[in-house]
Amino acid sequence: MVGPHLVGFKTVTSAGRAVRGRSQQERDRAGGWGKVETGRSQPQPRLSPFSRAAGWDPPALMPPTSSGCGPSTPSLSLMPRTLDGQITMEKTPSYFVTREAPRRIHGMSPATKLIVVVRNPVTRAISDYAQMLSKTPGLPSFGTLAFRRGLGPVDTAWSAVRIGLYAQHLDNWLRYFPLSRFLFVSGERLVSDPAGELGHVQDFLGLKRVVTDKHFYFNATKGFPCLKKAQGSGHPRCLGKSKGRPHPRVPEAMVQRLRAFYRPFNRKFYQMTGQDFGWD
Ligand SMILES: Nc1ncnc2c1ncn2[C@@H]1O[C@H](COP(=O)(O)OS(=O)(=O)O)[C@@H](OP(=O)(O)O)[C@H]1O
Repeated sequence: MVGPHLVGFKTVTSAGRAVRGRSQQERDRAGGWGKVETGRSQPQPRLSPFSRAAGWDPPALMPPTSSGCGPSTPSLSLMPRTLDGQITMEKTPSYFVTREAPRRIHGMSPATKLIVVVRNPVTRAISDYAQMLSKTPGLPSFGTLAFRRGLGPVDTAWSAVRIGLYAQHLDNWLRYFPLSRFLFVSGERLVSDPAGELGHVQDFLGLKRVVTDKHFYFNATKGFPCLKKAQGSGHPRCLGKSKGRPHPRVPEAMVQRLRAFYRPFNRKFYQMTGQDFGWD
């Protein structure tokens, strides 16, 4: 394994977790990852016996100081212990869009591997709004938040819109990490072909391909792939209720305007990553 740590991000779908062993040498042999999804994230990598996920919130890796600014380097001492040959992953979606995150994670370990799960930014924004609505019923309509002055310009200050400007966020990361440190996972293919996408993840991490098609089945009730056997229980397991919930209806004209708005940013992102995600 070339790199010791891995940070993953969410549908952006998110951003990630690092690795801690007992010594620097031990840490360097391990791998860590986090997820930059501008959306939200999946637990499948835990299927692999070679990976472990730590369970903490972003402030644990990059705690704020009393002045409101975090330390210049996130603390590896906050990472869980990792056995020789294991990977510990960190997943904090917001790291992908946090200006300070690339410099600070690079300061912690320049060998960190980064996994970014991305989905169509229009769907992502609606998904984000669905999540907000579930926490704050009575929120203004999607259109009121996404566009200024009625149906005026797209409001890039709204987080659900801003997060989908993947090219801009990636630009910030590429100042610290080369493209080879990133794996971009298609959020759409994660649903249509989870084993295929997980194959890329395992290869990227230098892991044996132990997670395959035979680990998944399509759950018609949920409308998504689920695990045939969850780790530890041996029973089938789908992601929780907050993953894959129905989206509010957004008028087609608004969807089209958002699609047009994101098109140049998406194209730039395809160019930067060398991957066409097929959103346009
Ligand atoms: N297998 C499976 N089951 C359920 N959901 C799945 C699955 N694979 C991907 N997805 C998509 O993941 C979306 C939620 O992920 P998030 O980005 O919110 O995850 S995280 O909270 O950032 O970790 C969620 O978005 P919504 O559909 O908008 O809820 C799903 O479309």
